[in-house]
Amino acid sequence: MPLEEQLGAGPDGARVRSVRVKDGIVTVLADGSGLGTAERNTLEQRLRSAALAEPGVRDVRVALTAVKQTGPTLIAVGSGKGGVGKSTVAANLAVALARLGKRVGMIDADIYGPSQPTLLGVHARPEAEGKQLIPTPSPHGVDLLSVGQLVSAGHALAWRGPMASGALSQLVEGDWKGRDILVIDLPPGTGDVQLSLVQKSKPAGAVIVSTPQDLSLIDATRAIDLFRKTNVPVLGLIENMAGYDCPHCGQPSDPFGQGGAEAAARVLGVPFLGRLPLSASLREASDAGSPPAAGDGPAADAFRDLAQRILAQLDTVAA
Ligand SMILES: Nc1ncnc2c1ncn2[C@@H]1O[C@H](COP(=O)(O)OP(=O)(O)OP(=O)(O)O)[C@@H](O)[C@H]1O
Repeated sequence: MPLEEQLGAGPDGARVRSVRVKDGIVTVLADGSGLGTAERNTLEQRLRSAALAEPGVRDVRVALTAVKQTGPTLIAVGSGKGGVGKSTVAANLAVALARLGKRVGMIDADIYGPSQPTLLGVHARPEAEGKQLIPTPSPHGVDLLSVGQLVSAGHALAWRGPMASGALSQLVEGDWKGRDILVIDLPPGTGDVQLSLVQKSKPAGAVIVSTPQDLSLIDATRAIDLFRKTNVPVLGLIENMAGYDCPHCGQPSDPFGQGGAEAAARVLGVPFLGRLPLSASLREASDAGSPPAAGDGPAADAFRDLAQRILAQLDTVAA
């Protein structure tokens, strides 16, 4: 296997930008953005050892860029399991980021249940220029490319390996120029599809959505591991469906427990970004294609606060 592919498939693959070999001297250019000095040294040493292990290699030069990639900043939204509200949170965060003045795109890579066309109220198929897809504008200021736009409505996407990867690459490689931020709604879980998508799209950071109960948090831990393995900084954990105010008696209750995600975030060493209550109005508005983040009220405020915290975390990891 050529050295470039070998390093690309290794644990630091997501950071490798180019590999040149000349007269036994290997020059590796890797993305060092978001890493502290110790992490940069470790990355450099790992790349050096991996290249030196190859027969015929006499010397290795590793250059780490700290410069931000040109083009939009990618934020992956993931969850360890399905149904925790990842897509709903991703759609509302994208809208909240747009309201903060960012030019935002949404890549709906959830091949198991692409719901962004519904959540963002986009029903048109994307245009294309040659082979490049043109994102479709939504009424809420967020442009969209979704796997759901590539297949007819209601079709179960039983895609595997290369087919899924091919479709997902098309979304990531769409015409996103001029956008500041792309939110990627990942498929739930931590399998190969998620891994290769993260490696390919190289997000600047990841947000994990979890519900408060233990089982969901165990899965969220796996999602955090996936991002750590691929050198993607975890921007934080959002606890969704946290508490519930009874519409009849007004009493608050916590059907899934309370404070679990915040405690788990502390133990796992990732920022806790905030919690969103279980809310019938949030579900109804989101599912009807009117993300509450686009309106006024407590839900819009909550998503604006989350979006601001995410931007602050992005600044921290990029520093
Ligand atoms: N805070 C909330 N309160 C009430 N309902 C919610 C909340 N968050 C999400 N939901 C609802 O839960 C359902 C599942 O949400 P969503 O599709 O966003 O989950 P998901 O984690 O993306 O699932 P999957 O990845 O399996 O598609 C939706 O009907 C959504 O409206």
